[in-house]
Amino acid sequence: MASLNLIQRPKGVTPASRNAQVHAAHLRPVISRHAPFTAASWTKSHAASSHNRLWARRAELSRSVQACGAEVDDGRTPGHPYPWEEDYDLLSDKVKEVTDELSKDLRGCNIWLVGMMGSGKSTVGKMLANTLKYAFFDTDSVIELAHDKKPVSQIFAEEGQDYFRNCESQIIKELSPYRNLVIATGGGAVLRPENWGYMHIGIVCWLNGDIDLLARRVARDGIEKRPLLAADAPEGADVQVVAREKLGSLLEQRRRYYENADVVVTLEGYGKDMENGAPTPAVMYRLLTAVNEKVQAKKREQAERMNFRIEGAEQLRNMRTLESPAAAASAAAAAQGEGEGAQPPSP
Ligand SMILES: Nc1ncnc2c1ncn2[C@@H]1O[C@H](COP(=O)(O)OP(=O)(O)OP(=O)(O)O)[C@@H](O)[C@H]1O
Ligand SMILES: O=C(O)C1=C[C@@H](O)[C@@H](O)[C@H](O)C1
Repeated sequence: MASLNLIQRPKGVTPASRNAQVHAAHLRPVISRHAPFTAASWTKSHAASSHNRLWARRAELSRSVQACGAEVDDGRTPGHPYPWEEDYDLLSDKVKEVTDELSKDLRGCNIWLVGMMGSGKSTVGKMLANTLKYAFFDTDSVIELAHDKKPVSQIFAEEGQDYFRNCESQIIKELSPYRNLVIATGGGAVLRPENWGYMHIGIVCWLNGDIDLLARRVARDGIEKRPLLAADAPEGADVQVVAREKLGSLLEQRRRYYENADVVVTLEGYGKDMENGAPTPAVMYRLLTAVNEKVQAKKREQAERMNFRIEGAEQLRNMRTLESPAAAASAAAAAQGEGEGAQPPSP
């Protein structure tokens, strides 16, 4: 598979030869200029949202209830392991905090999102890229753009799965030398070992969701866009049931590959989010935190490696002293003194 020439190459990155089937002429830059979310816009939009107004009203009410000495029900889910996710102001503060720390140490390292269909790689990826001020790529969309916007399902039908996987691998290879990218991969990108070689140059994050949750999401979107789910679906069958079954068997084959990821993020939702999974900002926060932990651990490990003592350093220093011109002169003078009838050293 030849080069897709996705984006303008920086100096030093050599283009591969072209492919007759995938002409560079069909391609165009796909760095996301369209920014549906940024950390700032998200914070602002949510500060003004009815959700936040509701929280402000609740806080006000609970203060007045407390003032009367009554018990307060703050409306939060008991036992929620991430209680701040239910408060958008608090969550956006936490996102900012972790992003500030991570951005200092991430140094442009790429973030690769892997996971099953419907796990939200594209949705979370866009928000993450804007928060980190990274560019966003979705390998499925790049392949579609490379084929005059032909949908993935049509490429599968006309060219076959192998051809699609070759395009996917080519894109992964071509993107890996760049920096400051969030890349949402196709659900099957984990299957090829050579893809891991490129993805592991960056940090690979698995968005790990329950099969029922994924099936609900892809059924809502319609499975016809996803050829591996739509293939051989019995007519009139319940789409969600079909999706659940197929996703289940794909996950069984793929789990061991997804487990190679550097970071695993659960999509589990609590309380009101039980049905749809954790909201996108919450998933992004979980992901930022997990990546930050990884990056900080690496930094500590590197600092420890630098903090070593050379055994015998003292002797090395003495040797250097003896070899210095002054030490050599005084050693020579002493030797000469010895030769001129100096006293023999005491035993
Ligand atoms: N946190 C979320 N809460 C609710 N719905 C979500 C969330 N994240 C994604 N979705 C919805 O789930 C569906 C699948 O999301 P998305 O396309 O981002 O997944 P994907 O992993 O990129 O899938 P694929 O690999 O099939 O392209 C979309 O309809 C999207 O709106
Ligand atoms: O899980 C998969 O194998 C796929 C997922 C989609 O993102 C597309 O890449 C394609 O439909 C194949």
